[in-house]
Amino acid sequence: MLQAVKIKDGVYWVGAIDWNLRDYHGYTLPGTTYNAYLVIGEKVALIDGTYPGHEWQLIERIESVLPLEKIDYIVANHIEIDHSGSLPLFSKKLPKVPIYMTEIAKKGFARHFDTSAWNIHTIKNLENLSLGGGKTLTFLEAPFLHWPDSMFTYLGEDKILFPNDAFGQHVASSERFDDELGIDIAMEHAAKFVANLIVPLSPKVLKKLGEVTELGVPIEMIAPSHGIIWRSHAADIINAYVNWANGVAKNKITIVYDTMHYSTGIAAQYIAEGAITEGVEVKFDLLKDGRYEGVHRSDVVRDILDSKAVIVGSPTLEDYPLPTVAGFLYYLMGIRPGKQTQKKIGFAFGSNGGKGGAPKVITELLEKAGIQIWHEPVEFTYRPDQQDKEKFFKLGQEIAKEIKKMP
Ligand SMILES: Cc1cc2nc3c(=O)[nH]c(=O)nc-3n(C[C@H](O)[C@H](O)[C@H](O)COP(=O)(O)O)c2cc1C
Repeated sequence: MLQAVKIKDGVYWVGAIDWNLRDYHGYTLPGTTYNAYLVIGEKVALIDGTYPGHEWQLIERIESVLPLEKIDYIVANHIEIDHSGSLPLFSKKLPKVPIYMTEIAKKGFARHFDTSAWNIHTIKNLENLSLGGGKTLTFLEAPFLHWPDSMFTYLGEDKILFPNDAFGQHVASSERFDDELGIDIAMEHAAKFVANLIVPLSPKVLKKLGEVTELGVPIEMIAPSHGIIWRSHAADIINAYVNWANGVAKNKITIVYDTMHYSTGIAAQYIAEGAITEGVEVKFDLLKDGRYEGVHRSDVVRDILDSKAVIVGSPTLEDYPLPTVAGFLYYLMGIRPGKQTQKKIGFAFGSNGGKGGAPKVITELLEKAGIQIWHEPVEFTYRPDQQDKEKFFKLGQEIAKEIKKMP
């Protein structure tokens, strides 16, 4: 039988581990977990659920603690099916049990499932639910963190925040806690999660964290809906979220490109070498496609998260950038990493067969992603000659000098 994991007296992790998942809506990951929690006072509440097909894990872990029928309340913090996929089954098995959710979630659920027989209770912001036995849940609306329906649940007596996707990480591991997995690994997974999913919400993250601070609720543990539970480093992950939301970055440059015959790759290497002579960190990301192992776009945006500069290269293919580069830039435009408080700079470059045009298109798309254009597009024909190489080396040096002056 699968086992629950006790995280505090009367509070258990009862989630599912999805060891095999390698791509989730275009985000590469080493598996993930769908965390659900059981809170036991005189009454029992189940917080969140799992992706469809993993209900059996949830049920076995719950039943390692108590029979399923003992559940008095279900809390649905978020409608996305990686957390709510178990609700159709649970609403059938426990038809009388009220399901707590936001008003917006109620509408969203009706677009996913037949909810006509569900016993839905819509919460008011900061509504309390006393389970007795020293366990009180408080519901906090958190619209757009990360969907319009999202809410956080707070267990006051134990100072545990259940913020659903916020503070989560996509990682499947035998460890359940930050100090078991290792803080550096946990932070890295959290950084990738933020870079891909949370950066566009940066202003909302700052506003919500400000509201939580104003409420004066102490948080000793953060139990998100994916990955490990922050029990030793709750303050560190909150602090990291504030920095990421503000766009705090290092003296680091991400060079991202694709190439057909490596002329653009040679230019990228000269830019990198020039920057390295100035002592800044360089990430050199050839985009993953059918030919090269390369770097997946979801890892490139992780590199960009704490970079002060983003340099993008592509040769021209039928007047436009390579589809890998164009696709990456559309992804970046959605994430808008340059629109945070602290800005990022960049420019575009690439090889051509005489006409060119790709770097100009890249420049326009970089601007849409909020990246401040530091230099006009740089193009050359076929292989870079000695003059081109010197130019790219110098551009690397100059942009490195520039970012060292930035806050
Ligand atoms: C299918 C194809 C289409 C191309 N279209 C253009 C084009 O529209 N304009 C242009 O200037 N060069 C064009 N080129 C030439 C490439 O941009 C040129 O060979 C460049 O040096 C390739 O850079 P790379 O070595 O970084 O791949 C094209 C090349 C290929 C193979």
